Amino acid sequence: MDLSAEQQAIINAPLAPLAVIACAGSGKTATAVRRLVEMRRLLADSRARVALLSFSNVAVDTFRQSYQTLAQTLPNGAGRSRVDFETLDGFITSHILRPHAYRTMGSQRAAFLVTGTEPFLSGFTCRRDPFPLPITDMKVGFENNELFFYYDFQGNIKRLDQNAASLAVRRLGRTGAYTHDLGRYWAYHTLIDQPLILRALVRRYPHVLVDESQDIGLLHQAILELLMRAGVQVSLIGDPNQSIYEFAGANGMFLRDYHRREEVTAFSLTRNYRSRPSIQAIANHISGRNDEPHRPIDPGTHGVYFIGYSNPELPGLLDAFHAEVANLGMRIENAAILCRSSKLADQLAGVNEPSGRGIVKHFVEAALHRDMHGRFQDAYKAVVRGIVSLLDGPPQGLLASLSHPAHDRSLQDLRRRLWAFSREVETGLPSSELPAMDSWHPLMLARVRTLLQEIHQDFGMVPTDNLGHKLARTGLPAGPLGAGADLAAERGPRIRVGTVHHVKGESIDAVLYVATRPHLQAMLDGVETELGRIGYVAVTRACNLLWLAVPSAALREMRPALLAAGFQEAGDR
Ligand SMILES: Nc1ncnc2c1ncn2[C@@H]1O[C@H](COP(=O)(O)OP(=O)(O)OP(=O)(O)O)[C@@H](O)[C@H]1O
Repeated sequence: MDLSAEQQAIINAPLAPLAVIACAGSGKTATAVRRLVEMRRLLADSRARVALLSFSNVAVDTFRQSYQTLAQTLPNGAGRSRVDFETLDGFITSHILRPHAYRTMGSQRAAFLVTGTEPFLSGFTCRRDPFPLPITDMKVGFENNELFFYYDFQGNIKRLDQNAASLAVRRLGRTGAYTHDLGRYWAYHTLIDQPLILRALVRRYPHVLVDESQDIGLLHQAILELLMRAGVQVSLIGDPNQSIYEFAGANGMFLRDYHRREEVTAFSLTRNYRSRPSIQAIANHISGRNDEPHRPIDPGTHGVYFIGYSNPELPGLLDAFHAEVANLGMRIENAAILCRSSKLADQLAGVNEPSGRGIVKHFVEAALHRDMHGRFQDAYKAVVRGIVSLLDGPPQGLLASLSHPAHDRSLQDLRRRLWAFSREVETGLPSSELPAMDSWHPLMLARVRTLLQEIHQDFGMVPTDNLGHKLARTGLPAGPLGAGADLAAERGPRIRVGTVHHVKGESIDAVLYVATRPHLQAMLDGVETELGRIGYVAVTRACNLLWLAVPSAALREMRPALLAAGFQEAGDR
C-alpha cells in the first residue's frame, strides 16, 4: 500500500500521545495498525504491552489479523506478541471488572453483567417521585471530575437523589450484578479504591491506542483519565463527525479537544480513499470540511441522486434500486438500504410482528429472523431469550453472558448447542414455512423439550414445569409463520436493509439512504447535531453509488438545497 505523507507522519511519530482527527474513508484502520507495528518496533524487547482498543468485535478482529501479517517485518524477539486487541468495554471487563471489582462492590462473587430482563432485578429500584425507578433505567454521568446518577426523561438528564441512588447501586453491587452503565461506574471506583490495580495496569499497558475515539463515552473517558493520570500514554484516532452514540454519552468532545493537552501531538488524515469524488463533494458539503478524494473523477453512470417517495411507493423504490445495482454490475451483497430508525428498517425489510403468545413468541421471532431475513445473530439471541425463560432459577447473568459472546468463555459449549438449535431446520428450530398450528408448533415443542433435557443433563440447569402450558400454541396462524416466505424465496437474495448505526465503519459499493424530512434537514444543516452526523455517516459509507430517498411532500422545498449540496435529481440522468 502506498501510504500518504499524512499516514506516514502518524505511523512514524515518536512514542508519545497522539490525537488523530481523520475524515471518513481515510484509512484509519491501515494507519492505526501500522502505527502499532512501529510502536512495537520502538519498544523493542520491553516487557510493556500495547493495547489497541476499538468498539466492535469486527473491528478488533480486523486489527488482529492485519497486525499478524504486518508484524512479520518486526525482528524476532522484538516483543511482537506483546500487543492486545480488545473492545474498550472488553478491556475494562477483563482487566478491572471481572477480576477485581467484587472487592469494591462488597460482593462474595465475581462481578457479572445483567441485560435488564432478569426477574431478580425487579427487587432493585431507586427512590424517586412519584414512582421508584428500576435500577436498570439508572444512568451514570460524569461532570466536573465526578460521577453522578441520573435517568433519561424524554431525552433530558434528570438527576436522582444521589444518596438514594448510591444506596440502590451498592445494594445491587453486593449481589455482584452490574448493568453496562454500572459496570463502568464500578470499574472507575475499583481503580480509585484499589490503587495497586491501577499501578499494575500502568506497568502492563504504558501505551494504549483507541480507534473510533469519537465513540468514547463520558464514563469511558473518566476511566481513561485515571489511567492517564497514573502514567498511561493514550493516543486517540477517530472522526468526530461520525459520533452517533450521543444517547450513550459519547459526543466526540474528548477526541475533538484532546490535541489541546500539552503532552499531546495533533495529526490529521484528510484524504478519502473510499468514495468517488462526487460522493466526497457531498461529504465535504455536509461536514464543512475540505477533504480530498483519492479516486480520480470518472464520469460513468454511477453517482449521487435524490429521488422522491411516498410510503406506498417505497417497495417500488427498493426494487428500482435493486435493479440499478444489478444493471451496473455491482454485487447485491455489497449494497445496502439504510435508514435512521430500526422500526423503519424492519418495515422496509418486511419484518412482521411475530405471532403467538408469551415465550412462544421468542421462537417465532427466531424462525422468522433466520428464514426470512438471514439474520442468524438475531435468531440466536431470540432462541437464547426463549430457552433462558424456560429454566427454573437460571444462574445469574446467564442471559447476558449467552447473548454477548466475548463476555464469558466458560459457556462456550452451551452457546454452541444453542447456535446449532437456532440454525438447524431439520433437528433444531423448525422451518417457518411449515403450517404453524399443526406442524411447526408440535415439532418446536418436542425439540425444545429435548434441548432442555440435554441442558439439564450436561449443564445442570433445571427446566421449569408446565412446558406445554408455557409453550401453548395460542395465537399462531394455521398457515406458515412467515406468510409470503415463498414469495421472498422466489424473488431471490435481496439487498440488506439496516440502520446507519449497523453499518458504521463499513465501505459499501451502493447505498440507498431512506430519509425523512427532519433527517434530511439535519443532514443539510451540517454535523452539529447527531441527526446531521447520522446523515454524514450514511453518505460516507458509499463507494460508487448513492441514492437519497426524499419524501415527495418535501421535494419541492428541499430540491434547491439538495442540488446545491451536489446531488442530481434521479429523472435528470
Ligand atoms: N494509502 C492508501 N492507499 C490506498 N488505499 C488505502 C490507503 N489507506 C487506506 N486505504 C483504503 O481505504 C479504504 C477505507 O479505509 P478504512 O475503512 O480504514 O477507512 P476509515 O478511515 O476507517 O473510514 P470510516 O471512518 O469512514 O469508516 C480501505 O479500503 C483501505 O484499504
